[in-house]
Amino acid sequence: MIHLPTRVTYARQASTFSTKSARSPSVSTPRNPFIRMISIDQEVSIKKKEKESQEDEKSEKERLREELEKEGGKRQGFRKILLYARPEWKYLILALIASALSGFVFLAFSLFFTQIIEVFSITDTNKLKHEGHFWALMFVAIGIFQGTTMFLSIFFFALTSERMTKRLRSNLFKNIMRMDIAYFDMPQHSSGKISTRLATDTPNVKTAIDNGLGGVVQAVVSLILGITFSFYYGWQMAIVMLAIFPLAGLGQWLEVKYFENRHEKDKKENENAGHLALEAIENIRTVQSLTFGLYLIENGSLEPMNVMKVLFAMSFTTGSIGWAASYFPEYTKARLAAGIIFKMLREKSKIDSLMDDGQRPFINGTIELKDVQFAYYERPESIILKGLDLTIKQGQTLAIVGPSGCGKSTVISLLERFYDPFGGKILIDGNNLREMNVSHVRSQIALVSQEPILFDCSIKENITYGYGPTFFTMNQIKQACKIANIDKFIENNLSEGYETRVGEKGVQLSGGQKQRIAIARALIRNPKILLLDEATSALDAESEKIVQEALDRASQSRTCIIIAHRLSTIVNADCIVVMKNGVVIEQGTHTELINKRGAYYELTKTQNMASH
Ligand SMILES: Nc1ncnc2c1ncn2[C@@H]1O[C@H](COP(=O)(O)OP(=O)(O)OP(=O)(O)O)[C@@H](O)[C@H]1O
Repeated sequence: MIHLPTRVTYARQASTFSTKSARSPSVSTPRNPFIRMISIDQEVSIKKKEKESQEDEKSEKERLREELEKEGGKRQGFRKILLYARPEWKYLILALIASALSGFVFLAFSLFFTQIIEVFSITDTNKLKHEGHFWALMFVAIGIFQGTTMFLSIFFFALTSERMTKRLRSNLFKNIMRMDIAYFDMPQHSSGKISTRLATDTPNVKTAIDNGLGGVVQAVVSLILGITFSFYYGWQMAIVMLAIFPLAGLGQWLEVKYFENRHEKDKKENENAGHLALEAIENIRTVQSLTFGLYLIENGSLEPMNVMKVLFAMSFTTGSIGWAASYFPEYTKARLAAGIIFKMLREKSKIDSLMDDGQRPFINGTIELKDVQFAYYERPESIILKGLDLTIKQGQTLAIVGPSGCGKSTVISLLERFYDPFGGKILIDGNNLREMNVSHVRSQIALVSQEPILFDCSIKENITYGYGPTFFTMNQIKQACKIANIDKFIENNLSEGYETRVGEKGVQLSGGQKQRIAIARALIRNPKILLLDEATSALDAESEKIVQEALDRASQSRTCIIIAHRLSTIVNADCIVVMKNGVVIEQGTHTELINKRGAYYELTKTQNMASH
């Protein structure tokens, strides 16, 4: 039996991201006149698997199509992907050369095969032996040649595509990291979707320039050589073989349909008859070519050996088209994935924390909001802040209260510059926040929110997060923990002290402990402005008391904005602001507002604390 190892065989073994649609080589049914190497049962199961993988591929393409539309991108062509792979061109060229060289193998194989047949007609035993050895060695040589070219082509394609994927993934990640929060509010940029972009879609792009492309180059070279060779040795037969080439395609299509519609039960009964009929259609090209070849030999137009040469050359070289075809479904996916990813790479952040632009004045901490109007990009019709005016003097504590959904946390988001208002302005020490350097402002503001975000690393690393392990001294870390009321717990209860890992999202700590570590993280930065958004509302009464003490200490000597539902925690604030429907409806100290008998007084009544 003759089985010429194919590109797909090697590629399957070498590639981690192998193409699902590629014909499985070990069980492939080569379209050549010699053999059917597998049983009908195997064939049925292959067809089923192929169908399943085609369906997977279809739904994957549908997903990519939908997401491309949502992202507002256009599918990208081969040229664009190639241009992106410019730094890898030298490897790509080497890969293409190796693939083109491997395209010579099919023609050489068919030639050697004809020669072997000729050798068997030699009657002189010594000559037969000598020639036989020679051609056997030639087969070894062709095997070595094919192995080498295949290895080089797969190696360089892997190098090209993996390097490009790495670059693409890292550039995409960097760009995503620069984006403003509004970008992440969009449903197409949810964390799940972004993970898919990074994990699945970047490798999808590389399929345009990976080993599958080598298969196409190999097939094209092989086909050109086969056709040229065939026309040279027997143009009449070459024309006939090319003309009936579509019949082979028809045979394959019929075969797929036949197996698709067959039921398990009647499979065995029909096996032989159906199989025979399909074989006849499939091999009709060979049957007809041979008939025509005989006719050409009979009328003296062609030597018998030339008939064989053309027959084998055309059979082997045209067979490579099937293997190359598996590239195209992958290429379609690559174009769609590149459309999404290139669009995401072009996206510019409206508020870029990595930009060097903007003023960097010394910040004292006086904050003014003047007629601030704001709506979230995802819900432009619902205006959250409708001309908000607020003033907080340097070092003062301001508390914001009001019904749920009135826009309290939105004020904090605007101060952090997660979003920009569409009307009015925010001033820090008289400087417009929009004109200031984003990272400079953020370095002077610390936020402690209801659900502290801790990372799966040590307590020390969580506290110094973003600054590197040596930026703060151990004394500074301990001091921050002392103010945050967590130093004793760390030193007395944890055997590894500040090096203790906190687990994913800090699961190994209680809510109050996590919150106090978050406070220590905020304090070590010595911010001029401290924002507390419901920092104690998730805690039980005992923890709340401890955390509240920590927060009271933390808010000293800096501007502090507190959002709290439990009004007992803000009675000592320098100023209390009551918000409703996006505007300030009342403001003053606790005593002033109680005496006013207005909205604040009503709120305190509901919490049984009007007498404070
Ligand atoms: N990212 C967002 N995209 C769209 N709408 C949002 C977004 N965040 C908040 N909102 C909406 O904006 C309004 C104000 O939200 P905000 O969180 O500022 O209210 P809040 O006063 O802090 O409420 P609570 O006291 O319940 O925390 C709400 O109606 C909310 O649904």
